[in-house]
Amino acid sequence: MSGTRRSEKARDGGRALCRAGRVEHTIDPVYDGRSEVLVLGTMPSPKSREEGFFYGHPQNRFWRVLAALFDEPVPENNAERTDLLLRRHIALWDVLASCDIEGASDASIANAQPNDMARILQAAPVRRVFCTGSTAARLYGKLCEPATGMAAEKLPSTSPANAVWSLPRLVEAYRAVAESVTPFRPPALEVPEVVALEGAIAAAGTPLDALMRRAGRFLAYEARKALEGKGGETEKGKADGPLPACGGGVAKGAAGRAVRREGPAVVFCGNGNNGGDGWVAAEYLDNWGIPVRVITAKAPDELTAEPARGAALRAAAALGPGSAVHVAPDLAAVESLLADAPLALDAILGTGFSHDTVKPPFDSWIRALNAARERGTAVVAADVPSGLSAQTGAAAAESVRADVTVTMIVPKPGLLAPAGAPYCGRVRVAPLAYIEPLLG
Ligand SMILES: NC(=O)C1=CN([C@@H]2O[C@H](COP(=O)(O)OP(=O)(O)OC[C@H]3O[C@@H](n4cnc5c(N)ncnc54)[C@H](O)[C@@H]3O)[C@@H](O)[C@H]2O)[C@@H](O)CC1
Ligand SMILES: [K+]
Repeated sequence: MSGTRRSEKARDGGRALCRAGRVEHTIDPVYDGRSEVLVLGTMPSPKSREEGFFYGHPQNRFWRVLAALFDEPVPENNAERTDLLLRRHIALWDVLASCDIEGASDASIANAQPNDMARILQAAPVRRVFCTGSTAARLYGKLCEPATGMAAEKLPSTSPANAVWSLPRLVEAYRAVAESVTPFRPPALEVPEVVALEGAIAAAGTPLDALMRRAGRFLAYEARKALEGKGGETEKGKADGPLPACGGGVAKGAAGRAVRREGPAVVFCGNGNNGGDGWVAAEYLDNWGIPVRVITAKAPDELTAEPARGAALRAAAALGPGSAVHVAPDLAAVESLLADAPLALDAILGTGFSHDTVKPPFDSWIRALNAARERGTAVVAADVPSGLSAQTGAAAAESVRADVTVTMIVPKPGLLAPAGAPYCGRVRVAPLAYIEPLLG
């Protein structure tokens, strides 16, 4: 019995493997007119067929590898996986249309019929073809290459059965995929254009609450990097997963400054949807083993902005015993929470900030946050540092000074303006949705 078959049996908890049966490929390929590489597996495993999508086994590392390659959080559902592929100009399919196979055992494949690659190659400017494992490469060479005239490059399998390949090694091996696609550089858009774009994204199938979930997850992802002292570089070989809670000691923070590592992270949430990003980020950080203290002016059930209210209610219910929510704390309490914080998230005000002064209590929160940063707390801002006009870059008297600004979907002009840029630190655009087809 092959290693693949043994491990499949182990994953199935010792249940007997099904006998070889005819399997038809039923999952549509992912591609469009911007796809520049084609990545091919052999045939979806029983788990993938059950999930209705490629690499559906939770232990398969394909999605973790892809996310690490592009330095972004791991997608959590099939819509996000499709979105990642299209955003990154990657087409995904399998070599076979049908075959006889036992379970997920490549070694048992017989009577293989190939998929018609012309379907993708005639529609997309594919430059390179990659196969995710030796069986796919062998079958592609035999059954597809004569028709396509394109040789495929063999990549190691991301299957858990291929345990000899660690995640960092897999990421390095797959780097050729990332290097073969043209990065999309989103244009800076005016704030009203961003609002219109969010509407277009919703109309294209990603509702605002799903978009906020992605925004908060990306914010947490960059915040965790800042905590780990990786803020200034592209993360290699790192995938989402629990981290130990903040321990003692000192590390380099996002701006290369010394950051104290003891104490929970503090997440400041305003009353609008920028605050919603903060609530989602708090939930993710807590889930990843980083305890948080959420500071909010209003309890979740007092919020009225949607989807922020739903996000806050969900996050407050999900936080573990190591984390806590502080509703309308006085300034002394805010300062005390910040005293030992290695990390603070600014989700007070975003594109909805209006007027040129920040109203209480947010003005005093911003003063406390900036003072903490001077003492070594790494500050990560959601969308735009609070107090800064995302549109013009004009800064209110109380404006957050961030080490990293995670701006959602596209850059906004205020972050790039000479007046605004010094407040932002490193700007990371969170590519929350596939927007190329939506831009005029
Ligand atoms: N609409 C969506 O689904 C998404 C929105 N996103 C986030 O939502 C943000 C925009 O949300 P909103 O339009 O709700 O606006 P904000 O949350 O940026 O600001 C509105 C809130 O700030 C208060 N406010 C405005 N001016 C103030 C001032 N001068 N002093 C004190 N408080 C003031 C308002 O009373 C309101 O509570 C973006 O910046 C982004 O972070 C992202 O999650 C992506 C998805
Ligand atoms: K903010």
